[in-house]
Amino acid sequence: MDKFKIRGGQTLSGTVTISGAKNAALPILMATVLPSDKVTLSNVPNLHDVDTSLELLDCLGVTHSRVGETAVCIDPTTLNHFKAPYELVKTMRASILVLGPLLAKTGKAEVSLPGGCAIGARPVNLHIEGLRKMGAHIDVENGYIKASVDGRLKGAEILLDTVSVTGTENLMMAAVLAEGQTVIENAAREPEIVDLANFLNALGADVQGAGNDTIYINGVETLSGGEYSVMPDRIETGTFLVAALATGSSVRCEKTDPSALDAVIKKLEEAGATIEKGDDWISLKSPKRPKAVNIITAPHPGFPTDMQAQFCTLNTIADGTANIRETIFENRFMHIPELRRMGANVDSEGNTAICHGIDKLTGAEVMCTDLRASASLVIAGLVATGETTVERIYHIDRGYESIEKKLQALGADIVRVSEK
Ligand SMILES: CC(=O)N[C@H]1[C@@H](OP(=O)(O)OP(=O)(O)OC[C@H]2O[C@@H](n3ccc(=O)[nH]c3=O)[C@H](O)[C@@H]2O)O[C@H](CO)[C@@H](O)[C@@H]1O
Ligand SMILES: C=C(OP(=O)(O)O)C(=O)O
Repeated sequence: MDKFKIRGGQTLSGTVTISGAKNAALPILMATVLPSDKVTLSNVPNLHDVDTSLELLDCLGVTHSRVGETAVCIDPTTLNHFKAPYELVKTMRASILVLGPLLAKTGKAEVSLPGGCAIGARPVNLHIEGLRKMGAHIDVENGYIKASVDGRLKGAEILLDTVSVTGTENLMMAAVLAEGQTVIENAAREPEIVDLANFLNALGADVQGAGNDTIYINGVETLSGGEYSVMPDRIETGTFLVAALATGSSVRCEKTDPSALDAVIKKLEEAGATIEKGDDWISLKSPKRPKAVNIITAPHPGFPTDMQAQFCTLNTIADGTANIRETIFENRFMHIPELRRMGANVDSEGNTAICHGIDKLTGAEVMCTDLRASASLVIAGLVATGETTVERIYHIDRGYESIEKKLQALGADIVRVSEK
């Protein structure tokens, strides 16, 4: 298992190029099941979750070839299987995103139930209920969601009880090939949903209103092939900006989209950062010491839960005391016990953490439990005195492309140690 060794205390400087967004690339990859011809995707991040998605498509008979560093050409014309096995789904929850497209395209899908994960139970009842409203017969047996439909799925009015990102995406993908109009109310409004809608529309789908809480999808009979470039990763961008602020540095992120980061930028400014931005870049200059900031996570356009752990680390070394309230997932404070091992003064009860800023964290051996907890521990290692070893970094490889190389280029002292 690989680990990172970080010698903290370096300031960062320079420019980092942001990769394509994991949370846009994964649904878009699953959506490539839908068209009747080849699709070429560019700005696809080099991530373990992307490899898993391509492996899953392979299992379904959907072949691909890599084109250069970041593009992939996918051929769905050879689709001949309909089962997403447990072995793949257990390593990547987003595999559930194949359910809607596969059912819409072939009339049949068997997808392993993803089960819970470190950050919460994460049920998929809304995905199943929505597909049932569209005429799917669904049984959950032997750990699998077994879905079928006679003929085509039928357009339906679906009101989601809870705002769900992958729930909205799954239903949107199923609806593009359904008969008639589907209306998804209380839809998630994340930028990645807009990116998926733009991709589907580029292939000839008719999706209107993505980015608002009601999405209208007028079903079409077939989708064509095409080309599409995945949006930049707003969470990777935010993570580098927090790393810069926590280490008292100045950093510029390029090939990104600041307009997807309003809530995060607001909190960075509240913490004392000076932000400048253009269409596809954003830069941050640090104050002498950041101020601790209160955070309440919420669905977009609120503050993203995927940035909560990184701000928690920032607060541990900031001036003052601040509260963090996690409202999306019931168990997303797994980084806190690890941060405490580095000297952080954080109390937590239920979904609230109270961070009392201290002058310095101290290096320690810490362990990753999930993707964004891992990012928060890497940031903690960068600001701590002495050496920090971050173990189980396979979590971070799911969602950050070459994070250690990007940090090294900014001047961080971080190395990957590979152990068998
Ligand atoms: C691949 C991907 O895009 N992952 C993102 C996606 O996860 P994901 O789509 O899994 O998260 P959801 O938006 O679905 O979850 C939001 C809340 O709804 C609940 N819920 C969800 C579905 C359902 O059928 N029933 C139900 O109760 C969940 O348990 C959670 O409490 O959005 C999350 C919230 O922004 C992000 O943290 C993840 O990075
Ligand atoms: C929770 C996340 O991802 P996933 O939904 O793929 O587990 C994340 O990106 O922070």
